[in-house]
Amino acid sequence: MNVDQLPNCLVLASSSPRRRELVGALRLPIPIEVLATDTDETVCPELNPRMIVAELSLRKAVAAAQQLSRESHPSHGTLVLGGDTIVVLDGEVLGKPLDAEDARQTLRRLSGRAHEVYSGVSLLFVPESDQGVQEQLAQLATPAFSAGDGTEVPAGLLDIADKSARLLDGAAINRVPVWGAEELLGDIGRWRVAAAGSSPLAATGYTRSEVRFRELSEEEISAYVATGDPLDKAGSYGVQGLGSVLIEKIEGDFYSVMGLPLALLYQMLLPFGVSPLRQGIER
Ligand SMILES: Cc1cn([C@H]2C[C@H](O)[C@@H](COP(=O)(O)OP(=O)(O)OP(=O)(O)O)O2)c(=O)[nH]c1=O
Repeated sequence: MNVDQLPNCLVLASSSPRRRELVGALRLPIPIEVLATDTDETVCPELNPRMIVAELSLRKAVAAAQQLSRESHPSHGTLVLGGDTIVVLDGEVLGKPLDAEDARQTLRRLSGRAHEVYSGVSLLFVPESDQGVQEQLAQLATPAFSAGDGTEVPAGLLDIADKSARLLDGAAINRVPVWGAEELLGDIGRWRVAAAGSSPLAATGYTRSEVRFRELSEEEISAYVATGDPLDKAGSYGVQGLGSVLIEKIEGDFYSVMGLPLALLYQMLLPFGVSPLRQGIER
């Protein structure tokens, strides 16, 4: 895919200090700014975990892109990044704990078992001359993803899922940016890119990891919750720092569990012309 314009800046649409730290670790050749939005994180209960994190990461990025343009921030030529992380146990989505007792209960459930962590990531490009991009962003449906467990969904069915994600008449569908085929990166994750003309407008993807906890004692659970560490984290623990002592094994991307799938993000940045492994950016 050709890139007509290259981003001058990356705006991280997140209040998470972990995401700020992780995106900084990539040492991108463009400056990073942070813009947290107050995005509604309620989702339709029928959504599966991969669609939840795709939807919420895209929602956060779209909200930040819209806020930038409302505030007449010099947003043009900006790449906006959104992320979302959930923990899933026996098919149940475990978000952040409500309070210390909720965190203790969650940790008791995670003790001695494996659970899944899904992290979604979305990128949006706001070019120099807006050219209806805000309107296109508002119409961007969350792309569908196949399961990633060997039961692949044929590409045609993904298209139908994309289109049925929003109720539009035929004419409107033609103006909506269309998501391309799934890019499959094995355990790194999978993602799709939507184009506006010849340039990429958006990319959304997710990574699934598996984390196994060792058996935790009641005393350890209480002491860990008393540190306050679990209270702002999905699944009531942080894989980084003190939380590492709870964990027996991780299969997948450590950074994805921490909140941002860096190996996937690296691949998703390339179509936008941004690479931390190249000197500068190609202009
Ligand atoms: C499982 C796990 C989650 N987390 C964190 C990552 C996320 O910050 C948080 C999940 O909540 P999110 O809703 O993904 O993110 P957030 O509310 O912290 O930030 P924002 O929406 O503004 O981007 O849990 C860890 O830090 N370590 C872990 O091991």
